[in-house]
Amino acid sequence: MRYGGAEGTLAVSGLTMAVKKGEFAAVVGPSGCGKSTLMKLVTGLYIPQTGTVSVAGERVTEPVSIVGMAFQNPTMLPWRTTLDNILLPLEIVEKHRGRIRTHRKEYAEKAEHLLETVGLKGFGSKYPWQLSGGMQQRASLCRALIHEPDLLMLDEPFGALDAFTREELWCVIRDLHFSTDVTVVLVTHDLREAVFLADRIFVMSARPGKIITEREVHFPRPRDLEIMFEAEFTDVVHDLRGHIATARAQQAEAV
Ligand SMILES: Nc1ncnc2c1ncn2[C@@H]1O[C@H](COP(=O)(O)OP(=O)(O)OP(=O)(O)O)[C@@H](O)[C@H]1O
Repeated sequence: MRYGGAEGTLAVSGLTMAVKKGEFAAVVGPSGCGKSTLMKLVTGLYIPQTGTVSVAGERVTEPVSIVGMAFQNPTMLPWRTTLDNILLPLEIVEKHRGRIRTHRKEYAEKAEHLLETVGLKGFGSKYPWQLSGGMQQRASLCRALIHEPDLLMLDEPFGALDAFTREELWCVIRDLHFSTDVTVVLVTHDLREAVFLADRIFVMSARPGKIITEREVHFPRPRDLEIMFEAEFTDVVHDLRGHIATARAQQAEAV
């Protein structure tokens, strides 16, 4: 995938990866290696000049509607209540667009239920600016899930949060994944986050990004935060850190 025409930035090249249905995958790599580009390719926001992307067995040629997305910046619309922000994708995704007008109450109940799941019961009537950053991020997870996506794409959704809130949200997303059969792809800079949450971790090279290592994480589920203090956990984190350090060093040599 190259941005800006033939002379533009080659963001990812030779990138091959496969995520199984229901799996929790994490993608880690040096800064600027093309992680967000990968997310945009999977969701059909960009179509690669060469190569193919498939989601649920279908080649991606346009934005994919069975995907829910959450980013580092929750970007809630300030003039809509939290509940109305969560319902927003339903007004856009064609499958729901017709129904939302006639069945708004039903969808609002679903949104309220999701808010309860992420610990925001009763906050639907608040405006985004009345919520803390962590609360907004929880609400944005609800927005990503309201249309019951088969695939949830998370691009550093916890990056801007303090350590405690981040760990709380790891548990929220762990439970959401455990209680549904949603497939998750998480891009993160945080190796502990990747190892705590994922079944499979992909390490990307420096730009142009490709997968240099793929590692399965076999810790039993449900995982408790305490697992992060175990030697085996630290070993996996160290191993990943080594791969990323090598990728960064190669990048520095290439400059
Ligand atoms: N819309 C765009 N137009 C031109 N270049 C872009 C565009 N989006 C990304 N790039 C370039 O593509 C490369 C990969 O960017 P991308 O955002 O995918 O990396 P990343 O791994 O997500 O970065 P970070 O770790 O800093 O979040 C970078 O060099 C970036 O400048």
